[in-house]
Amino acid sequence: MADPAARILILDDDADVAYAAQLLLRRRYGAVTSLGDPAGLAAALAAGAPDVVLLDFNFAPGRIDGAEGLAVLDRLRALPRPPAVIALTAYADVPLAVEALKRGACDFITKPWDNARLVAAIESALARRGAGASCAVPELMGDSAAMREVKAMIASVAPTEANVMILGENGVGKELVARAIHGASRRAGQAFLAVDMGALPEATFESELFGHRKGSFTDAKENRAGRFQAARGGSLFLDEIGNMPLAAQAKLLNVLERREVTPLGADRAEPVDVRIVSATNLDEARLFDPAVFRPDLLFRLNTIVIRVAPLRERREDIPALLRHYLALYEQQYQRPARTLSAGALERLCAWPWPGNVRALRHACERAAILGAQEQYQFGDFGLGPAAAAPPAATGAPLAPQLALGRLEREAIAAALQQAGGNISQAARLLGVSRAALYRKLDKHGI
Ligand SMILES: Nc1ncnc2c1ncn2[C@@H]1O[C@H](COP(=O)(O)OP(=O)(O)OP(=O)(O)O)[C@@H](O)[C@H]1O
Repeated sequence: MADPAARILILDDDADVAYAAQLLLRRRYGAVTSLGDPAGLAAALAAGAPDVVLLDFNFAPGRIDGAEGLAVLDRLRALPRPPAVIALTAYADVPLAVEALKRGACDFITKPWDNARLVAAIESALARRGAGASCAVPELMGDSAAMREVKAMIASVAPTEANVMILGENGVGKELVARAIHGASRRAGQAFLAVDMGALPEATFESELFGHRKGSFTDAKENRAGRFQAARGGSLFLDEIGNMPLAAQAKLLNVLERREVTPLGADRAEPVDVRIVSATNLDEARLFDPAVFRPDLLFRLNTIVIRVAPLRERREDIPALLRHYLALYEQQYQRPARTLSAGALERLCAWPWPGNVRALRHACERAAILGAQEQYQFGDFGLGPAAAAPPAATGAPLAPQLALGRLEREAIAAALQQAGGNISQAARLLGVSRAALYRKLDKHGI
């Protein structure tokens, strides 16, 4: 799905590769630039921070160790607002892809790539970035009884190999919990790979997860590793698991039961060595409905269940989260440090936060940029109008842009309701990407 606001940077010394990627991506994204040599990186970054970088790992002739690309990755990760990095590697370089994932790359693509797969990887990276998820391990904040319990569970389950299922509404911090489990586990030095199960096309599900051999289907021009191979030794985070079609659930179950994967077209299975952490925003009544989710797969995945409470049920966490994210964005946008007025703090603590911590984070970003007084006021957070009664209720005619805005908000609310709160599914119903939907949720304060 096109995203005219997205900025993509391709860093590859092979001019043909860079040209092919540009041709493909220019139609979809606002700014697509390429660089043939990391020497030009500082100037490219100064011209505009990219959202996603497609990064090759070897530049100087004859180099195959990937050290140049890893150094660029470290530089990008150290930026105040690091881009999502997708590693471009050759098939034989799976160990390099794994190293890149360990160091904070979001995903990897093997060259020559499949166009749909490349676009899907960029979409997923943009969505995660739009959602405020980071590839670095961020701190899980909150000292409420509910969060203390979550942290205690993380501490006790992390060192085990038990599969963990994390339940909670959108934006409560499920991915953060998954990363914290990985970070406190024996696998911490290995890759953490997040896969949006709701966004995997059914037709390529097996190839994406389990890999394929050259020639196993028409488009299989090269051998390719799947996510299970790339996360070997580390953790695989299966996000939006409640959104998987039943047929895909059966395939996943088979792998988890046998603890081995067979790439498409391969004659031998490979052992699976990954810790599975999964997450869903489905409520438990739906999750336990066999028409939605296979009970035998659920049983495999939910050895341990961690429930992350919505923010409105742990309001004690709100002041610390506000302080944290306001300070973060003041620094990022070089805005003066300000405190919250007592009235603003009170209203923000009483706010229902339907989008949970993600919405709070976005509201803080907006306030840090737009707040013009010595203290932050409630209005700086952009929450009021979205919650007000629809203007049409007054009977007054609407300005066209307001009417359009209201229609958009209503369409989004209806799609979310139809999708049971599932962002990927709602995005599909609306015909927009997850990244675009996240921006619209933010815009409307949903
Ligand atoms: N306890 C927390 N402390 C600090 N930041 C948090 C916390 N919980 C969530 N966040 C922030 O809120 C945003 C959303 O978090 P995350 O992606 O982990 O939520 P999620 O439950 O996985 O969302 P979704 O269901 O939509 O995928 C991220 O920017 C994350 O850093």
